[in-house]
Amino acid sequence: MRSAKDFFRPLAVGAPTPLTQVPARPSRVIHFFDPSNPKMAAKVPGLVGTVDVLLGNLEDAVKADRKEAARAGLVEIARATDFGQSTQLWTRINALDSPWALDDLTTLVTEIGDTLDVVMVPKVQGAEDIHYVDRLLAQLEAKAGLTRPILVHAILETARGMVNVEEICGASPRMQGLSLGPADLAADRRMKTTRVGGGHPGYLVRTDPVDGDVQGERATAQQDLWHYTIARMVDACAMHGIYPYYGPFGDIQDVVACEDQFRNAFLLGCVGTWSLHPVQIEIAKRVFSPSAQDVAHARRVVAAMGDGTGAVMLDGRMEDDASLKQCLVIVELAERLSQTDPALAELYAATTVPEEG
Ligand SMILES: CC(=O)SCCNC(=O)CCNC(=O)[C@H](O)C(C)(C)COP(=O)(O)OP(=O)(O)OC[C@H]1O[C@@H](n2cnc3c(N)ncnc32)[C@H](O)[C@@H]1OP(=O)(O)O
Ligand SMILES: CC(=O)C(=O)O
Ligand SMILES: [Mg+2]
Repeated sequence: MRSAKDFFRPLAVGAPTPLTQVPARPSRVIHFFDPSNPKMAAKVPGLVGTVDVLLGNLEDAVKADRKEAARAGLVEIARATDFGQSTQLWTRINALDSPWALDDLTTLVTEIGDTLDVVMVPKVQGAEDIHYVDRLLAQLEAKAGLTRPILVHAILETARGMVNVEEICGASPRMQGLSLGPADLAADRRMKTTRVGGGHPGYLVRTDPVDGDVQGERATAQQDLWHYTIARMVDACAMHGIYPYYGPFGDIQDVVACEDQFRNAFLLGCVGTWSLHPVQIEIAKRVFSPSAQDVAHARRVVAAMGDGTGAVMLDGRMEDDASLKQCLVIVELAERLSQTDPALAELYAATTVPEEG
């Protein structure tokens, strides 16, 4: 572990100074595309401004014989595209033990490092993986003459990564956030599922038998396979001042269950999720933006709480310092999203609390 005094020093001579706070830029939807797929690549310019993050994926879902093409395609797209103010460019590099990760980082940072906001690192096992990427990025940033540091996002998709989640979050000032990697995590944990994210009908609880009749009608309710993992991720991220994300939902056709999973994650504290297909973009943006009703309520509580201390009654409910803090989370998120999303700005403006008197 680095000493507290050294933590925010660059790890290479000439590298930019690390940030002391992760920028709170909207990232409700991280839209994945394969830069080696001409059809998807052609859609990138049209997606700018409609998603918070465009992510050029180089890892899983890109065929082994297309890895170099994907990397080169991303360089080309980054150079040719104006991402504007409201869309960031991220990448997911190949795993650190793969034959491609070193060239991914070297090429991307030196060729398009000034355009790249965040590097997503898959299959992170512990702080040692982040330390490796941290130092290498610093060396490459210095070589490329970059003036702002590239941030790092880890995917939690191994049991060891989960166990080490707190130290991963705190391993570097570059750490921007974590995403759940339910597919690889399920495999690594030897879970008996065959899906990319989402629930499972077999994972349920059943009401007790009535009068001991175990064969009788008994209601069941499907449970969330990912509750523990996401809650743990959220706590680790909050503790270290970085951002948690849901991750992929692989059943593209099941937009209803997709929305449910996204909403659970939003309510538990996640700031965003991935979209794998254009149909998931609108779902993610809607779910990870607070509703106009919640914003209106939060603003009423803020107004009613005056200096923020004490207790008041509002619509039959007690509000105090702690509920005020929750409301401030909603109000601040609404204000931040309004800065880059004109439709939301208009929606939330209509909920402004009129001044008393
Ligand atoms: C577990 C993990 O690691 S998850 C992360 C890795 N996986 C990914 O990144 C997957 C990304 N998504 C995809 O590869 C694709 O969306 C697939 C394979 C799931 C489905 O692709 P298709 O069968 O082509 O879907 P579909 O026919 O509905 O596509 C409709 C159009 O949207 C395009 N499209 C599909 N996905 C995307 C995307 N992510 N970005 C941009 N355009 C897309 C298609 O090219 C197609 O274009 P066209 O109308 O010009 O023909
Ligand atoms: C997100 C990812 O990579 C996984 O679920 O395995
Ligand atoms: Mg994976």
